[in-house]
Amino acid sequence: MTSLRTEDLTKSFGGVPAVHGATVELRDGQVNGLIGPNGSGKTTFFNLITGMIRPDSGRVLYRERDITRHTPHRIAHAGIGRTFQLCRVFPRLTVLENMLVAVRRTRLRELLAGLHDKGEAERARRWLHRMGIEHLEHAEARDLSYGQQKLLELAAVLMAEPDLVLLDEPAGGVNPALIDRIVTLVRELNAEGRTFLVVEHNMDMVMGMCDHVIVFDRGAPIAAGPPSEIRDDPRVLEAYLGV
Ligand SMILES: Nc1ncnc2c1ncn2[C@@H]1O[C@H](COP(=O)(O)OP(=O)(O)OP(=O)(O)O)[C@@H](O)[C@H]1O
Repeated sequence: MTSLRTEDLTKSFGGVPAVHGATVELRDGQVNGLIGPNGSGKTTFFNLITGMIRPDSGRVLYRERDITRHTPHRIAHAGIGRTFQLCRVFPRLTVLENMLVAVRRTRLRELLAGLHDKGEAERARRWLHRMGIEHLEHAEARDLSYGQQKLLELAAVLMAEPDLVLLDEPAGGVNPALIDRIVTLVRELNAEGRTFLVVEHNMDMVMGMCDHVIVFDRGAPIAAGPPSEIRDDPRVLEAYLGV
């Protein structure tokens, strides 16, 4: 079954196309990589899928349902979660508070009054445990290392139990040991049934982790296939090297 399909998606900024006629299909249950040179439209593509910006034309279908122009909240509710290139956590909230705010079932005032739902807190602790940061639950997010903040951001996204998870440069600014942990987590979460779309510049990570790789150049896919094919595709070398 198809998880996500974009049809002829297009978005320009000031007349300059960032995403241009992008038709992409993600199959359910795969780890998909999205690679391409700087400025090729990967983050814009994420923003279009998650409703953070609206396309000029084209459609986004999730599980065969048209979600084009839905609000980010509605799209998250439909089962699509995402992390950001520059990790987004609430710096002055604790790790556990970040997790509880993420589900939006806990209103901020109740949270700060310590009235949060015990069941949700237990679920949050289980995710923190899987990320290996459960010992930090009372620390303020700003006191975590950047890599730990990225794990917290991913854990917070998982609180909403998304079926499709978009990761924007999960390895950026993260040390090699933590990259290995993120790869292992993605593979485990995928084995449990979640589909991934991962924008990443670390080619070893992409080629080792993904089942399917999509290559963007100038706002649209120019190649797609298993890592072994993409690695040797002359169009990909050309896009990166500009030869
Ligand atoms: N809000 C915006 N306003 C104007 N131009 C934008 C905006 N967002 C993106 N762009 C432009 O759109 C193009 C695609 O940018 P985008 O960030 O999507 O690429 P990317 O592939 O994610 O790049 P990188 O790998 O460097 O993160 C770039 O030329 C960029 O300058």
